[in-house]
Amino acid sequence: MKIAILGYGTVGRGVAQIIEERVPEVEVARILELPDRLTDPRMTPNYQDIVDDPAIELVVECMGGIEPAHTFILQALNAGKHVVTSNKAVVAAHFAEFAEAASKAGVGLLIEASVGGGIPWIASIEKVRRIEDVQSFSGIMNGTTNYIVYSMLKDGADFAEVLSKAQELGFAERDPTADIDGIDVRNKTIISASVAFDVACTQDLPVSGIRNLTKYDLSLFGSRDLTVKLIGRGVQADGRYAVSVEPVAVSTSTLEANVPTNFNLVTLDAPSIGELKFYGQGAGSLPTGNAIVQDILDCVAGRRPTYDFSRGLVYDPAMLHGPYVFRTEATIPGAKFYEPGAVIVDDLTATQARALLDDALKSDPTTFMAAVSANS
Ligand SMILES: NC(=O)C1=CN([C@@H]2O[C@H](COP(=O)(O)OP(=O)(O)OC[C@H]3O[C@@H](n4cnc5c(N)ncnc54)[C@H](O)[C@@H]3O)[C@@H](O)[C@H]2O)C=CC1
Ligand SMILES: N[C@@H](CC=O)C(=O)O
Repeated sequence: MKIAILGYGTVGRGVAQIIEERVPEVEVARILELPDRLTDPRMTPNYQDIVDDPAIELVVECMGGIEPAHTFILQALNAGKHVVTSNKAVVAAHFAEFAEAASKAGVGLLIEASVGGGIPWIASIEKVRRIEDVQSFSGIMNGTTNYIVYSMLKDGADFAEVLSKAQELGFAERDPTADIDGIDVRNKTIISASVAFDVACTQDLPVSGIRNLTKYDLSLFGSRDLTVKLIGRGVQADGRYAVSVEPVAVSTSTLEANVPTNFNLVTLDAPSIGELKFYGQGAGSLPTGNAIVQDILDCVAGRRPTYDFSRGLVYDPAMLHGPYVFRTEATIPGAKFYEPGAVIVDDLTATQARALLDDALKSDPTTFMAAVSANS
């Protein structure tokens, strides 16, 4: 099969390398790049060279961002080309539109690499869904922030220093605020919930990140045998669902607490299979390239995942609640002493906690907030 790659950055190069070294049945015929980055005879800055070429059956989108990725994906689907993408921002924003276009054109839309890097997470959710509902999912879905927390704990490194290392290693987004403010996990949570629960997941979920995490915060939680991980989660029951993204203080004895470097750990729960955990590299050139090449091979073998978002689950933020710790100089209503400089509120929904954080940030812009895991 002849394919084209849109965007020859960290992920695009990983895809090309794996195909060249290991997958002779696929040929990277064209590569779309910006006009000042044309370094290979297959490269073009003009998308029409790709979308109008009938020999190209599949387009891999790994440029990132919303536009022109959104337009290019739709044009490819409407032209009868399969699309494989790692771009969670565009999938989270336009999933239903892409799924409808793919289904109308009778082509594949494959999004494995958009969540969990190299981990076969989306395919596993789809497999579970053949038999039963997914009741909940949660996990570490961002390699950059996991790498930051891991390095701060292990090497005593500073936040800014490790973030730039994560950028060098190709884990971070072009704009790494998407990683540290939880936007990347938000997009992955929306995609996971859409596939797991068959809903057009709300775009209006509570999202907090680890921008204000300090070594003091880690030592504060460490004194209680807890560590902090950025967690995306979703739950559904009785016709309702809820989703959130936030730092969570988890017991140091959990698997989540011990996930190193850029690795991710995502968990789902379903009635007959129970808890399933998936662990692997959640970011980086070759792990993400691997997930894309797996999607390409599935597509060559005829796999055309279908997505149905018509299930009328009601979004109910009250389904996700628990204790929250705030390290702040601001006054938090209803809070009790937790540790020096930090207070705890016994029961808040994720939405209420995010609203309290917003208020606290007005008087103390350094405020850090974390949910305390029920298993702690
Ligand atoms: N880096 C990683 O570990 C992972 C990245 N992703 C996602 O994959 C996508 C790509 O990520 P990276 O490879 O890290 O980004 P990158 O910034 O390294 O590469 C993007 C490439 O696309 C090119 N590009 C951007 N806009 C273009 C346009 N309009 N026309 C032609 N070329 C254009 C850029 O010049 C660049 O070479 C993003 O959506 C990202 O969120 C997903 C999983 C892991
Ligand atoms: N920036 C992302 C890349 C993969 O999705 C991450 O760090 O996980």
